[in-house]
Amino acid sequence: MRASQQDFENALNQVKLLKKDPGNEVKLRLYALYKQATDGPCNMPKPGMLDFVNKAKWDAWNALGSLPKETARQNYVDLVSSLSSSSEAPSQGKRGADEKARESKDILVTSEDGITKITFNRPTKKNAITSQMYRDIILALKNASTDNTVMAVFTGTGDYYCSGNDLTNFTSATGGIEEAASNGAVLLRDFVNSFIDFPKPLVAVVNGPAVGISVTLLGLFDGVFASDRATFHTPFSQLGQSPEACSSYTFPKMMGSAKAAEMLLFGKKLTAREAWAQGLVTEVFPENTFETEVWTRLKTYAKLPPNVMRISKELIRKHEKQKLYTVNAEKCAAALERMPREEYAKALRNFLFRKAKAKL
Ligand SMILES: CCCC/C=C\CC(=O)SCCNC(=O)CCNC(=O)[C@H](O)C(C)(C)COP(=O)(O)OP(=O)(O)OC[C@H]1O[C@@H](n2cnc3c(N)ncnc32)[C@H](O)[C@@H]1OP(=O)(O)O
Repeated sequence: MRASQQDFENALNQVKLLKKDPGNEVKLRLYALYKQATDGPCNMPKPGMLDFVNKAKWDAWNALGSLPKETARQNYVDLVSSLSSSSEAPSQGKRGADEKARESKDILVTSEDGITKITFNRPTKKNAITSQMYRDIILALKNASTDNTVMAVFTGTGDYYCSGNDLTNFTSATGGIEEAASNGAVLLRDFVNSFIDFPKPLVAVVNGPAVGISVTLLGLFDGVFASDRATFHTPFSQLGQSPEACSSYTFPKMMGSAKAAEMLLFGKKLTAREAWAQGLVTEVFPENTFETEVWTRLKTYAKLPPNVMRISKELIRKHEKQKLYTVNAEKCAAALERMPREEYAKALRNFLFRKAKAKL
């Protein structure tokens, strides 16, 4: 639901009542959203280099580009609401003031050292993503896009990074396969859009094998750090599916169409080093030093000026954003069309019954 003018005015009053100073970064974000919501895109002349305060405010406002007034109003209300709830939250044991943890069962979200860490936390199922996990991730990214953290990082618990879509997601749908396909397509579209829209640096810490959508999404990340134990597998043809998360666009752009086809059409599984050679992975680390090296690196990155990183990300990505929305919408329509088909149903049956067959 969109925030009304009344919600916006309530939020303006709430800001004055915050018990804790939210810090300069958040204040700049609030200022920028307020200006965008009331005056629209930045229309002021740029202040001089030495007018530090007004220049920072101008930069923050200008960085919102052509964000619609209603969206800015909504983001302002969401930001104030997250600040109010965090300043009212009871203290959490030993955790520092800047750290908050919002824990659900299968997706863990924590904030520490300026980093929102989002963990696939379903190790007994190799971190396969359920419908609820898709929704939890959408929410986590929405919160992280306006809170006071600098970047968001995805990783997995246990030996896998993620085994992709939970193949049982739509098997128990009560309304039949057509309805399940339609709901799934909408969820998939919103899920992928939340990655396209995420305004801060987005990093994957790939601790082990990655399958399906957890691989295709990587084309929308700004950094991918992989253990040398990680593998990257997109067995879509085997599953009677077509590639999602804009990978039909990002992968050929990244690695050329021949190598993209090898992954997306023929389902070739890449080692971490092969994925690095194709430009899908930023850097590969030995398994025994992976966690220490990567997190040390990320904590250093999280100390870089957040506004500049946000602006630079916008500059890098903005030319293709519209294209990504279009590709995503097309793919979701294709998923809707494919899901009820026999090839997909057969692949599902094979997976669901393979354990039973193995026991025979
Ligand atoms: C909103 C719609 C989005 C649609 C978009 C996404 C497309 C995709 O992501 S396609 C990719 C889907 N994923 C897969 O095809 C992987 C399927 N899993 C496997 O092939 C194997 O399980 C895997 C190679 C990951 C691991 O093999 P093993 O080491 O032999 O382990 P197990 O097979 O015994 O797995 C342990 C446990 O986890 C369950 N599991 C694993 N992956 C999934 C999954 N993707 N969906 C559902 N369940 C999964 C597996 O069934 C085992 O469960 P139990 O039998 O209860 O022990």
